[in-house]
Amino acid sequence: MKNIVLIPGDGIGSEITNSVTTILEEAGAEVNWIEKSAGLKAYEETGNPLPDDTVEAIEEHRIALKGPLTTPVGSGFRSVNVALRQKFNLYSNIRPARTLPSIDTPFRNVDMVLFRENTQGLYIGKEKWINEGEDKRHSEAIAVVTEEASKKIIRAAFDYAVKNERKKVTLVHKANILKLTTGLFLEIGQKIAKEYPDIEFQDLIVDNMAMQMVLRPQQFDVVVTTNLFGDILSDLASGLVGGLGVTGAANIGDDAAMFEAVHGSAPDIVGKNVANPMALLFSSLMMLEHIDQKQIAENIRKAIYKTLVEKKVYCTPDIGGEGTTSTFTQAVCDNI
Ligand SMILES: NC(=O)C1=CN([C@@H]2O[C@H](COP(=O)(O)OP(=O)(O)OC[C@H]3O[C@@H](n4cnc5c(N)ncnc54)[C@H](O)[C@@H]3O)[C@@H](O)[C@H]2O)C=CC1
Ligand SMILES: O=C(O)CCC(=O)C(=O)O
Ligand SMILES: [Mg+2]
Repeated sequence: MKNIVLIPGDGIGSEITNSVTTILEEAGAEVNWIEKSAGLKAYEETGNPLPDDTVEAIEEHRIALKGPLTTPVGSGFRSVNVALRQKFNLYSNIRPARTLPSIDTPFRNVDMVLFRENTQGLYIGKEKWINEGEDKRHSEAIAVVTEEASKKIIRAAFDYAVKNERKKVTLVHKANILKLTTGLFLEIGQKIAKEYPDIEFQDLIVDNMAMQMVLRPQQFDVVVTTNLFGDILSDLASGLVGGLGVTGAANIGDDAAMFEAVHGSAPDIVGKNVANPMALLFSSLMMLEHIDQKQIAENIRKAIYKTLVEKKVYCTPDIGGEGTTSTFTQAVCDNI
């Protein structure tokens, strides 16, 4: 049995984590859940959005499966997602987007894996007021890019490409404008690419990348980019293959890992039994692969694909079904 810290999280979090733990149990996954709290609900209950015993549990067990955590817009506490990624130096946020059977989208044969630098960039939210006077307010934000963190994520992307027989790595930047920060990221990418002569290397400026992704997404294989660009492009990539209800993700560091979906707490659909658990389920399959329970992951993947064939009956409305979170969960269990 592998101990895994389970953080159900906010919004649709408990609905989708219940679904995922039910399916993993049905499939015979050898996991022992250690449930902990974090996010808005934890803040409302304890005054702390990241309680000490949650951090201690991850420190001890090193692997977590996490539902989405709400971060208030504007004032309020800072993102617990970002805090956890930084705290455990989970520098690779790996977000695959693959065309799925039976899900109708304008795009076929999409199969890209986006590597998002997960600890730096503009995303760290380092902001300050320069002037707070009425009608004169002036705020500034700092983007951090270091050689060390850039090397780690770019190498992770190339190593993944080699290990998974991928052919190309595309590095996305804005080095024409942000010459020092994303310029450094690009320069390191160009250097590291020379160590991998069998992998084709390409760099693209982020605005062009966004356009290319909706024009011809099939051209992308492995993609590596800085934190904020990766955040935006991974939602875009999800949209190409059926939406946020179907894309999983892994946050991986050298000695800890946290698995979550690309999506957030989906406040517009909470409590309606229509949240699609497939995204977190795919994240949990990445987790099972990470802890060497590959056969169980494969069995669940086959059961998901089988369920998708009867999508209309069993799946949730976001992908064109007339089912619910519960009917999907039951159908996947029946198909295992
Ligand atoms: N890793 C995390 O924990 C993340 C947390 N967030 C947080 O989530 C909160 C809400 O953010 P939003 O911008 O509304 O993004 P969101 O990802 O929660 O929702 C965007 C849209 O996608 C739909 N959607 C998302 N997941 C779905 C699912 N599993 N099944 C069906 N439909 C789904 C929602 O109903 C909504 O219409 C914010 O506080 C944000 O900070 C956002 C993204 C990631
Ligand atoms: O931390 C948050 O609330 C947002 C996170 C997010 O959008 C993401 O990880 O993709
Ligand atoms: Mg995001």
